[in-house]
Amino acid sequence: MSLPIYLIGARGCGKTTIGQALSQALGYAFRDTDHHLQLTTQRSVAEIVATEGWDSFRARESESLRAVTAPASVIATGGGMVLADVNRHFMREHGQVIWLNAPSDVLADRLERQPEAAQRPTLTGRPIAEEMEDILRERAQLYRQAAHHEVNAMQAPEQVVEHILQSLSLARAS
Ligand SMILES: Nc1ncnc2c1ncn2[C@@H]1O[C@H](COP(=O)(O)OP(=O)(O)O)[C@@H](O)[C@H]1O
Ligand SMILES: O=C(O)C1=C[C@@H](OP(=O)(O)O)[C@@H](O)[C@H](O)C1
Ligand SMILES: [Mg+2]
Repeated sequence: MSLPIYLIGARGCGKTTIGQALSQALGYAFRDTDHHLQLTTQRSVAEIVATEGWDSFRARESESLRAVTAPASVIATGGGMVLADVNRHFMREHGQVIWLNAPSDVLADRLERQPEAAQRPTLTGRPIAEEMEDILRERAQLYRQAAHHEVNAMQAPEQVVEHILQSLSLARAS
């Protein structure tokens, strides 16, 4: 059985973009926990957060993680999926977890170019460069704990995919 592959990391690291390319390279299904949430609620992340608050969004995204988990799938998670211990344990137990890591200035630069406000309401109320610095400081340890493999997300998408494939085959061989 081919275990699911979970992509984790902060906003803008490329989980959704790389996840689609990786799923094609492997012939796996592609799932995204935020897309699943959007489809099942018919609301954007920003709408859910505005009407129900972040705690409710976090509960919904945990459900979404369980709902999309299936063999032979690449699963792009939301950047905050690792905040809950149960989600970190769930991903590690059910599949291979890849952390797409990039420094906060690279992430902020990508998010400034392509903000996608409906997908990414502010987390701290601070300007984006400061927000990403704060978020990485707070979460880096959680991404590290959850991940089986860390991949440099600053490279071009094709190279990121290639490095994920390499880490996975190394993992299989060992
Ligand atoms: N490796 C990369 N190099 C350059 N730009 C990237 C890369 N990965 C993603 N991006 C861009 O960064 C933005 C956020 O990507 P996305 O896949 O939505 O990230 P995430 O799902 O992790 O928040 C998009 O505009 C995307 O085109
Ligand atoms: O970092 C976060 O807490 C979040 C990241 C977003 O997903 P992406 O990482 O795909 O942007 C989305 O789940 C939500 O806005 C919360
Ligand atoms: Mg995404």
